[in-house]
This record gives sequence, structure tokens and C-alpha cells, in this order.
Amino acid sequence: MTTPHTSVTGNLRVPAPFNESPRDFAPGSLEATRVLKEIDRVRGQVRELPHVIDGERLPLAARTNVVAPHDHGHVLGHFSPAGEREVTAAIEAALRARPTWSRTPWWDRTAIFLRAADLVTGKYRDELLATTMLGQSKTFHQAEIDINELADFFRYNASFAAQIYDTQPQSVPGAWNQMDHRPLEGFVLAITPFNFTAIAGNLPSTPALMGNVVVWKPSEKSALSSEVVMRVFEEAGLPPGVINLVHGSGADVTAVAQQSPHLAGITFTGSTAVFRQLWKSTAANIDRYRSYPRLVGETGGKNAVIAHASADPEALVTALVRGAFEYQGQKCSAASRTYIPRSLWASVEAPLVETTANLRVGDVTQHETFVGAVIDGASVRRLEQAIERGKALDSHQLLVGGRTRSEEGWFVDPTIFQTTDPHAITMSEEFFGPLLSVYVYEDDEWDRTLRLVDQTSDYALCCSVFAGDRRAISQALDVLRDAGGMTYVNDKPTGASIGQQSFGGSRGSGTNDKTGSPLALQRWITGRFIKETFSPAHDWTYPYMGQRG
Ligand SMILES: NC(=O)c1ccc[n+]([C@@H]2O[C@H](COP(=O)([O-])OP(=O)(O)OC[C@H]3O[C@@H](n4cnc5c(N)ncnc54)[C@H](O)[C@@H]3O)[C@@H](O)[C@H]2O)c1
Ligand SMILES: N[C@@H](CCC=O)C(=O)O
Repeated sequence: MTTPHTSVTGNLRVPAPFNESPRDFAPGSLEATRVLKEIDRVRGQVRELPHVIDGERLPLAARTNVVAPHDHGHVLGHFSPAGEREVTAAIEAALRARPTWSRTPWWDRTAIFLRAADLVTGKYRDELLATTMLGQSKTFHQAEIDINELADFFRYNASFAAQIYDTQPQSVPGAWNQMDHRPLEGFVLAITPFNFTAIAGNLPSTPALMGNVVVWKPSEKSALSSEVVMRVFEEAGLPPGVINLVHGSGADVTAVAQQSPHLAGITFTGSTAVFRQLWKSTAANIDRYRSYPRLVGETGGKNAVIAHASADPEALVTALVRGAFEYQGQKCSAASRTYIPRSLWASVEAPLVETTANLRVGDVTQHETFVGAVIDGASVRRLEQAIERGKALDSHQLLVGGRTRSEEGWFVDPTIFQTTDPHAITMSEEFFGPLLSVYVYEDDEWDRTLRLVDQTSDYALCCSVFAGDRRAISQALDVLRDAGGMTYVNDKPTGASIGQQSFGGSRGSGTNDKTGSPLALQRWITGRFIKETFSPAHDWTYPYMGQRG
């Protein structure tokens, strides 16, 4: 890296951020035709997905297959799991890049990520859509909102960074107080989940935007799209070594990273069990570190939709179908338990069951498909077990779905149970798939049911309240205050937009650092306060000391 220099004088303003609008992908439309062509191109290749360390692509050693979940016989690429040598090389590359990158003016860092946003919505858009659809089994619409969100992250984070740097303390005559928003001392480990290409790109880029250097370990199950994201960073001008990509097992990469005294933070999105493990292993190594590593984790959810008798039944059915079954229920925000009063259930049950039964499950490149495949065979087995447990319980009645198929792709039909046991595992555990449980309560038990929603699960990510009655809404907002970092009124619990609904949950759902807001960036800086005095004192005595006797 060359030494950074300041080429601009002025209090620069970042362009106003905006949300990308999703396109329709109507059959035969220009956007659909282009993406289908790109899908054909990507399907026709077996891509090498190398580690990228200090800007160098390492040749593959052992090969792990990357397949399309809806057509798992089809190999799309290979990666080679990182061992101690590669992770150590990635850490060393990051630490070499640090002196220059951490001194690079913030507007130069910001310009790189603004350029990345335009590459995401321009040159790389079709390739990102195609690799996300094929590698993660997303429909046109689900892939489109994911890729748009990646660009939104880059643009909004640029603007949040500018706001943070603009935050300076008050000064009084004779002195100048300054806040130096320093990056952390060391490197940040970013561990990302399979289900959003946007999250995979956001987690390593947020610390990098704030001047940090990063080792990025994407999910093995989204290696295909992660490789494209890495190329976007590079083409946008990110210097070698600032973000180093290593594929493979999270446990193996973490074990090496946690040996380094320079581990300054971990940014994780994934399951609650893994984050708890990361917290414990970091604590066990605490004496090694130069500073206290920052731990940021956004994890699982068991998101409730509670309806009041005054709710609009059609809006409720739509929210349940989209909230529970879009992207096969593999969103941390997915609706997975719902509480419906008996009077409303009479008009909700039939349309909910009928709509769910008619959702098309299959190949995501077909326009009619609403539900693609779940991510792997282990997910099918986990969901199968949950469905079998539900079927075996007297308290549960299977209303629709319940079938799985694994021959060609890993498919699980959208499934709804009705239960009379509000504490059953289907009402409390995350299964991360197209599985919804309904508990029908008596209309006069609204109060008690709100408390059930609050107390049934260890998670507190999203909840939705459906009601027409304003008092019912206020009461729900009060009782459910700690039950979710995200509360939606008359809307589904999924689909937060960057810059509008900053995302995160508390309790078992994470550290609630609110991605898509300045708070998320704040975790990757450590302030240095500078006070400069213009007329230093020359007399050490207090004023009254001269007035003796
Ligand atoms: N709250 C949020 O914002 C949010 C967003 C997306 C996903 N999620 C959650 O993520 C989960 C699904 O994603 P997933 O299946 O990719 O999660 P996961 O926990 O299995 O994997 C996430 C990442 O952690 C790595 N990993 C796995 N075991 C590890 C270990 N022992 N040590 C270190 N790293 C390890 C994986 O390789 C992957 O890169 C769900 O629980 C979902 O709710 C949460
Ligand atoms: N931010 C996404 C969820 C991310 C987790 O999977 C949403 O709001 O639906």
C-alpha cells in the first residue's frame, strides 16, 4: 500500500443515501431475461472459489463442493477449507494493511464503498442475483431485495460514517476539544451466515469503512455469491489486505483467530448457539488480547405475530404467508408462531390453509415458484424431525404441508400446525424453515396472551401486532417492550429496509447493535479524546492562596 495523502480540503458531504427499488421480473421483461441468461452462464461453470489474502488468490488444495440447493446434484464450484496456515496469513496481511488503511482519510474510504454500491447495482447486479438465486435458492424477488439491500448498506453506512465523524465535542475559549474516532487496534473477524448476500457483504465492510482491517469467513453455503462480493470490493478500489477472505469451517478459522493477541473484535451473524460459543471461547482467551475484543452478534429468532379481535383478517393472512414462507422461512425475522383469537380464526383459517397449500415449491428460476429449497440436507432433516415431533403430539394438529423431498433438491412444503399447548417446542424453538405454529386463544384472554408472547421464548428479535383498536395496539407495545428489537404494527415481521427500520434483537437474539444505523458503525471505533490548550497555565496556585491572614 502507498502512504495515504490528503488531496482535498473541505468539510465533505456524502451523497444522500436512498433505497434501491425492487424490480418486477415479469416473465419476458428485460431484467428477467438478463438474469436467466446469467444463470445459464453460472450453471455452465464450475467456479474455483479461492481464499483472497493480501489481494492474492491462493490455489485450491482440498475441494469442497458448492451445489444448488434446489438441484443438489449440480456442482457450481469448489472451495478449499482454510487451515492454520491460511488464517494466519490472512491475519498477518490484515495487520500489514492496518497502518496505511487506518490513516486513509475517511472520505477516501467512503468513496470506495459508494463505488461498490454502484458496482452492485450496475456491472455486478446480474451476477450477484444469479449466484444468490443458484447458490442460496432464492426466487427472483427474494434475490432482488437481498442484492438491493447490499447496495443500501454501502450507501447508508457511508452517510452514517460521515455523521459520526461530524460528531465533535464542545470547546470553550482557550481550548479546542476534539474526538478522534479511531479504528480498533488489531483486526476484526467477520463471520457471516448463508441466508443474506447483503449481510455477508455488510459485516466485513462496516468495520473496514471505519478504518479497520478484517478477516472475513463467509458461510460455506454462500461461498458462490461471497466470491462475487469480494470481487466488488476489489474493483471498487479496496486495497489488498484490508478485507481478507478465507473459506471453510467457522470453528477452525475462529480457533486460529482467537489465538492472536491482535483480535480486536468479532462481528457475527448466525445462530444463537454459535454466538454463545464464540462469547465463551473469547472469554477463555481474554488474557491473550491487547484490548477487550468487541463482540457483536445478531442471532436467532422465534418471531410472533399476535392478532387482536379487531384485526383485518386479509392483512393478517397475507402477513403470515409472506412472513412465514418467503425464502422458505430462512430469515431470522420469519414469522414462526402466531396467536389468533377464536372469533378471528373463523375467518382466517380457511384462506390461510388454502393459500399455503397452493404455494408453488420448486426451482427458483421458474417465475411461479414462491418457495425454493432449504439450504442443505441437514436443514431438511432438522425440519423433518420437528414436523414428526409435531405430528406425534396430541396437542398438535397438522393443518397443511408436512412433506419433505430430498431426491433432486432439499424441499420442505410450507407447514402449519395448530396447537393447544402455547408452551410446546413449536411455539418456542427456532427451526429456521417454512414452519408456522398457530395458537388460538379465547377473545377475552388478550391480556394473558400478550404475556404468553413475551414469556414463551428465549428470543427477542421481531414481533408483529395486528389490531384495528388503538388501545389494543398501545397495550401490546407496552407488554411486548422487551420481547423484540423490532416491533411491527399491522405488518409482517420480515423485510426491514436499511435507513428506515434499523435491524437487531435482544435477549437470546443478539447484542442489538442495529445494523442499518450509526449504532452499528459505532462498535468499530474507539474514541481518542484530544484537548489542545492555546494558553497553558503558568501558575500552579489557586486564586485564594495569595490572600493569607
Ligand atoms: N439476527 C440477525 O440479524 C440474523 C440474520 C441472519 C441470520 N440469522 C440467524 O442465523 C442462523 C442461520 O444462519 P446459519 O445457518 O448460517 O448460521 P450458523 O450459526 O450455522 O453459521 C453462521 C456462520 O458461523 C459459522 N460457524 C458455524 N459454527 C461455528 C463455530 N463453532 N465457531 C465459529 N463459527 C461458526 C458458519 O460457518 C457461518 O459462517 C439462524 O439462527 C438465523 O436466525 C440472524
Ligand atoms: N433484515 C431481514 C432479516 C435478516 C435475517 O435473516 C429482515 O428484516 O427480514
